Amino acid sequence: VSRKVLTLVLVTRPNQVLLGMKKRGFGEGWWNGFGGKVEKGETIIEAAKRELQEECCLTANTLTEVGQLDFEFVGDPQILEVHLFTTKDVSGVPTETSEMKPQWFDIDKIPFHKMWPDDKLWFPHVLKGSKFSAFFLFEGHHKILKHKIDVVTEQ
Ligand SMILES: CN1CCN(c2cc(NC3CC3)nc(N)n2)CC1
Repeated sequence: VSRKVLTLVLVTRPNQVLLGMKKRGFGEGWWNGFGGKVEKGETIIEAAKRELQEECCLTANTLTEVGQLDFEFVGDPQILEVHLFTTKDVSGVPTETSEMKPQWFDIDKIPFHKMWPDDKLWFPHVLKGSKFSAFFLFEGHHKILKHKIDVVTEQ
């Protein structure tokens, strides 16, 4: 069983969160935060900042690690280890790229029906400012067979 380390950044402003419509690749056609792979020689934080810049042209001036999401897929030995960050402190204007089309969403209008199925399970913890670690066992890309969310500290 191997692990692939990935990043996911949620940019927030009062009562809203910035999501991107993934235009190609893994998760294409769904809204998500911004992120990607951690390259050799970069830290997870550096990778998160780089991906935010590459995917929507925003510079994160600070990032807060709020959780870790581990994903296992039936029949696949590779676990996705997603490090989740939030930031309220960015520079620049969200801009569409080849990867993502960014859009602000009101917190009470997050399009969960067009997001990865796990998001509706852990998003509330992010919005409450909790820190958590979560595990999801997927069958394909739509069915969650099992999941566990441990809240680490109530911030
Ligand atoms: C670079 N990435 C890829 C993985 N990713 C995921 C994954 C995910 N569920 C997993 C079943 C796939 N759910 C969200 N919201 N994001 C973050 C960005």
